[in-house]
Amino acid sequence: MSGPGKGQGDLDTVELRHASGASAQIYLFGATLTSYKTPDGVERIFVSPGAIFDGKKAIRGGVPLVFPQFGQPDKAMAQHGFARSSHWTLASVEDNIEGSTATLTLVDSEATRALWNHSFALEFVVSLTAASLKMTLKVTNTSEAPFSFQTLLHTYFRVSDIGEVGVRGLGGRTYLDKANGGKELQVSDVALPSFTDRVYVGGKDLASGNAAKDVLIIQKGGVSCAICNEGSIAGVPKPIEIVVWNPYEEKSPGDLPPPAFKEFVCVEPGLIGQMKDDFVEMHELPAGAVACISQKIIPTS
Ligand SMILES: O=P(O)(O)OC[C@H]1O[C@@H](O)[C@H](O)[C@@H](O)[C@@H]1O
Repeated sequence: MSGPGKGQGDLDTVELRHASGASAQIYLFGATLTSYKTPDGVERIFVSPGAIFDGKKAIRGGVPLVFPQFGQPDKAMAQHGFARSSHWTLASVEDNIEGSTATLTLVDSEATRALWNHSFALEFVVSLTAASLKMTLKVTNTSEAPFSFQTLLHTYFRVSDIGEVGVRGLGGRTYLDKANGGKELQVSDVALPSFTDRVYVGGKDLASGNAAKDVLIIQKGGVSCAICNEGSIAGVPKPIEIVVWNPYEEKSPGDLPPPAFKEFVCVEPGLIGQMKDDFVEMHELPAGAVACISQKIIPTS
């Protein structure tokens, strides 16, 4: 049976346990999903051995939720915003024949308004079945005026060796290369032989015209996982951005001691914004409207 639990640092979690043997764990701190095991018991998500579970610092690994900014366009706010380091509420957890589902929520508070002066309601829904795990983050603008925002699911996929990983499905898409600066066109699979930090642009206004949203992770020559990504704003499907990141040793942060970087690749779907020449114009969410991003993980081997 699924239900509340306790994780490292005595932090509250919700544990999803499906009849098939599949399981997942989500910390209420940051609504960070830290484990997804398929029925064969194989862990599909990476958490750093140096991750800090103090309820203050965002957990290094799992699926941190990026909101309301990606990176740090607003220097007064923490990188990737405050959702990943806020204490969320467990709204519901249920098991039924199809799957097990947990819903976590976060609304604005004095603390969030001091950083970002808007009213919002976030809902993070995780659904586990025998064959897949789906995460959906809904952002509702509960204020009376529109706001600009960015959001991503910063998923750390566990892999056996980053040097042998390929990401397929991004061919033909333009990317902003944060590691080297500049704009490039992806010609085939993404290989990650060194520090990689790329934002694959979702809009069709750039060179590629390709806004495909599904990608595959390739390991040892075969597909190990299919990832379906979707995004919408006010009910209208949007081309989503996909960030591909691995810091290697040179950019590994303190809570990711080398050689742990070898064991993951981040594939992060999000609504980052529309590209206007060389800068990003954030999406706007009208008052009362809802934006959604989702990622469905379907391990295949
Ligand atoms: O160290 P953080 O704040 O978790 O960020 C990790 C990485 O997150 C990625 O999404 C960014 O593209 C990188 O630039 C960043 O380094």
